[in-house]
Amino acid sequence: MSERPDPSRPLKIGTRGSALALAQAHETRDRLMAAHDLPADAFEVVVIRTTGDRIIDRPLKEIGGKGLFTREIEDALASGQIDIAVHSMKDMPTLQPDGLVIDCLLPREDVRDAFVSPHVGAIAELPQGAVVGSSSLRRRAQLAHRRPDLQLVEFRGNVQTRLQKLRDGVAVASFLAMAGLRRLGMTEVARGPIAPDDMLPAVAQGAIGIERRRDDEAAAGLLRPLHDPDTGHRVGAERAFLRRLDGSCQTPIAGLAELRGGQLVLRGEILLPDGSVSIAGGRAGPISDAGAMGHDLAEELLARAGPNFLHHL
Ligand SMILES: NCc1[nH]cc(CCC(=O)O)c1CC(=O)O
Repeated sequence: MSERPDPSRPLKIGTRGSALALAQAHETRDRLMAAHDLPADAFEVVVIRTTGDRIIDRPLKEIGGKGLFTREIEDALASGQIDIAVHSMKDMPTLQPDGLVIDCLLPREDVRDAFVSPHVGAIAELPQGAVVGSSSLRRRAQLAHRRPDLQLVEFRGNVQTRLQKLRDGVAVASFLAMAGLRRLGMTEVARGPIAPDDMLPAVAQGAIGIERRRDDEAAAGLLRPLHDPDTGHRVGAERAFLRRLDGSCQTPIAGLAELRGGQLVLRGEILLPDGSVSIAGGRAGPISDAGAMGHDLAEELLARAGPNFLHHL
């Protein structure tokens, strides 16, 4: 039993309303209950609708702007409507607004993308010219780079919507994060995970971060036992890489850090949206250099890319 901000009212956990977001909020609540021996009614899950949830008929890159799935949640946190916010770190801008911090990362799920198709077993088996659905600029660029013959179509919506589109024949295959499928208990819809060598995941894919007000010491104390340092170092390196590239969900950037024998091994990739160019590289070093490694790798890729490349981003 502990240092709850105000034991007379439930701690408010802010989240988006999608099935995946709710699963992540409930996982966070369950971990808080276990870590502090608190009952379920010590917490209240508060659903917040974001711009990204409201606009479902347009490609994300057309709506533009950063934090499409997070801004309204951060506003609610800053104003005290909620006490903590649970996020997919993949969707988070690399810098938080003044007064907010994310210093609690849950143990990371599977980082890989999943190949999803009712008819075809893997990317290599897609017939010449096949239609593939994805709204992720990164996945589209990576696929086009590897298979310029494929036809890419926009594919927005939740998992159920996407699966229905596949059944309707709108496309023969699509991609989803393994992490999301695992958290939803839906891994059976995947033909299998794609090795990061074949499709480097998005920065912070599979990681859940919990945001709080910087000056809220009670929330900090509650969250401290939930933080997974290994995930923190890995996501720290990846987000430093992304920050230097000033990327967001809308630019084709991939990055993955792994721990191997106590070393941090970081890989990164930037692409042109049409997949015509991919520039990839890596760094290895001590965990304490996580941020510098991300920044340096970004510098290297930017230098190799040259100014023309960047004008496409
Ligand atoms: N951009 C939406 C989004 N944000 C996080 C996940 C999956 C879960 C994760 O990566 O933690 C997804 C869906 C997907 O890419 O399939």
